[in-house]
Amino acid sequence: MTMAMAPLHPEKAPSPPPPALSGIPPDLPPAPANSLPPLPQPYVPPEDSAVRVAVRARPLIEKEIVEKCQECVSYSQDGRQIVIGKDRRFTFDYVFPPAVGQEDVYNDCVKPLVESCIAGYNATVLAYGQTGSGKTHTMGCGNNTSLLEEELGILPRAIRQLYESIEERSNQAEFLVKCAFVEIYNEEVKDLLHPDTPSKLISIREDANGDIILAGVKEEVVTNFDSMIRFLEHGSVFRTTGSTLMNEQSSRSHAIFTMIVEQRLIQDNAVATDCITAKFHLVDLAGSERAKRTGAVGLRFKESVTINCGLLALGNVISALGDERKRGHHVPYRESKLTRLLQDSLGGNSRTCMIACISTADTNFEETLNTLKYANRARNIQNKPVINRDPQAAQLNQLRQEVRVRSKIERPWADDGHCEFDTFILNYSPSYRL
Ligand SMILES: Nc1ncnc2c1ncn2[C@@H]1O[C@H](COP(=O)(O)OP(=O)(O)OP(=O)(O)O)[C@@H](O)[C@H]1O
Repeated sequence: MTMAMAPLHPEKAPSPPPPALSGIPPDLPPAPANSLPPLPQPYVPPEDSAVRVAVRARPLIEKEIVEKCQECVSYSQDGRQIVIGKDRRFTFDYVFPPAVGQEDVYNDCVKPLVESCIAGYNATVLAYGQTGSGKTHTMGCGNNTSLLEEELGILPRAIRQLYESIEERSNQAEFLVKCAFVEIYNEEVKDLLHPDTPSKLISIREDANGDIILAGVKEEVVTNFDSMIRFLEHGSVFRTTGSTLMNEQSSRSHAIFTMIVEQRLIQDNAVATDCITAKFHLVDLAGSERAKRTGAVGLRFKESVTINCGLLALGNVISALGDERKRGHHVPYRESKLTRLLQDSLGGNSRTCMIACISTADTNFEETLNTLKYANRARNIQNKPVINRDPQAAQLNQLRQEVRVRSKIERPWADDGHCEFDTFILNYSPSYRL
């Protein structure tokens, strides 16, 4: 595939000075250089935690033009409002009319998320919408090889930006990038990069930090843009698709491509021991659909039922999180595999953007109205993104420092026999919380 790489910035930002350790008397040995590395740059303020919601309208497709469909939506000048029918008005963070291209959608919705992923925050982009509304086109998780630069969707652009940022920061941190690609099909998780892995060996769990992990899915270490694109293309081949009346190549599963970015900061030519890890989920949901319109029968009908169940469960989670009257109530993440997997992305530790894809054809009026209502509820969700610094590694580092400090003290025992070691820990434990 030929994709022109944007020029890298030659000048590299100087590393910020390490924060001062407070409370350490001057006669004690200095802290090891790598014990408290600076915050990664660019630093993104944590208060920016609301789920962002964008609406993207696709142009009428050939079939709709042949059927003489009319457009049933209009847009406000400020790029934030969309009106369906005569007067149903919705406001979103971004509204992209059909003429807006892939690059502009990417720059507004995803570019800041890749930057914050490099800074250590989890991120999620989620494409939602009726079948045939442009989710796969927007996400770019189909076949990218034959596409022109301007046709490239979010995934190849995000991978490119990720590696450009890593290149720019190569003197500030050591990076390890991995990827995983799964689909949820008929309520089973499949490893698209290792399709021989039986689904029953894959389970969704919470780790000790409360983060959602996919046990049994093998992550691949990826060293450059081309390799990651190859993994994306390879996994896409195994994704379940099928033809329906609404879309010749309809995605019958929810697909989640995840980039995992681990970094150890470099300070005074040494690599820090504590690790910052961020996960970026790029999600292409299966389309909401009415079996009557898609002509789904047999296997397609069964798929249709589980797709709609997953999306309904997602809607219930969005509703529980977004509706002020329901705040503090139980959030039904366990209703489906999809919602369980997206637990961090909605209401949890992630910066998240949902892109609601719509058709503007009047024949899709009902579906488009439903998509706008669904997306509108997601606007009220507040997430809790934090920089993911490995607390165990940091704690170990801190303890090592304390042991070093203690070994320098000749008489740690007070006259009354009381051990002052606890006092040292209190005095010499700078907070690692960010
Ligand atoms: N913004 C757009 N500009 C031009 N063509 C588009 C756009 N969005 C979608 N299309 C075209 O519309 C068709 C359906 O798009 P796509 O397959 O991405 O829909 P989908 O929402 O992923 O559907 P499904 O849920 O059935 O998988 C494709 O032929 C695609 O190329």
